[in-house]
Amino acid sequence: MPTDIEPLARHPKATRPGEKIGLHHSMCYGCGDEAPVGLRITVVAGEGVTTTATMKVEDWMQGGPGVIHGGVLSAAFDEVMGTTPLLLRKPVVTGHLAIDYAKPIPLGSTVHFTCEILGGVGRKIYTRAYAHLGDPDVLVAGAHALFIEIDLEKHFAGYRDKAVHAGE
Ligand SMILES: CCCCCCCC(=O)SCCNC(=O)CCNC(=O)[C@H](O)C(C)(C)COP(=O)(O)OP(=O)(O)OC[C@H]1O[C@@H](n2cnc3c(N)ncnc32)[C@H](O)[C@@H]1OP(=O)(O)O
Repeated sequence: MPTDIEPLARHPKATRPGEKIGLHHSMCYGCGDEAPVGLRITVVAGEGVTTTATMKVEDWMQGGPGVIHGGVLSAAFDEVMGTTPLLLRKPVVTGHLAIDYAKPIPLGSTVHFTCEILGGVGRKIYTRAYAHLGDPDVLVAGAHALFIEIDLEKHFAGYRDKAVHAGE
């Protein structure tokens, strides 16, 4: 992370603390409520530029016997951290994502995520997140990620004809 990052302020019209931040879109693998397969994560705005989220670890998320697959956990962090810049009213995509896996996460557990925006430079937004299973003093994983602000229309312009819609 560069040393010259600036603090980033919550947008005055951002989702208020305690309220759910809206879906990226209904068929999103991370948050979509109509996606045939997905994490269905709901991210809740916190104070300042922070968020929280929870995810129940379902049987289909299994990697090693009895525990979550590392890629599923990575996707969950990506979703939570990628939603948090919406508090700035900035659409972003992931540029870089790094996960520290501290403890196995059993099937059936509920993962609690907390995320904060550390700051930014230009279009770059740096975030950090942690995960625990109910005791905030016992972390099971952590993550850092860099998100890049995009122009939504331009970024997805060449792909919209491939988009999958609910009911197809
Ligand atoms: C709202 C959408 C839903 C969000 C869902 C949850 C998040 C996701 O999973 S998004 C999906 C995964 N991510 C992607 O598909 C992104 C694919 N990558 C891209 O499209 C492009 O590389 C993109 C847009 C990130 C950057 O490209 P571009 O707009 O040309 O900008 P570019 O000039 O290369 O980079 C901007 C800055 O970021 C830096 N940067 C870009 N990638 C990285 C990286 N991996 N590591 C470090 N720095 C990086 C560049 O060095 C540059 O820095 P500076 O301004 O200091 O020169």
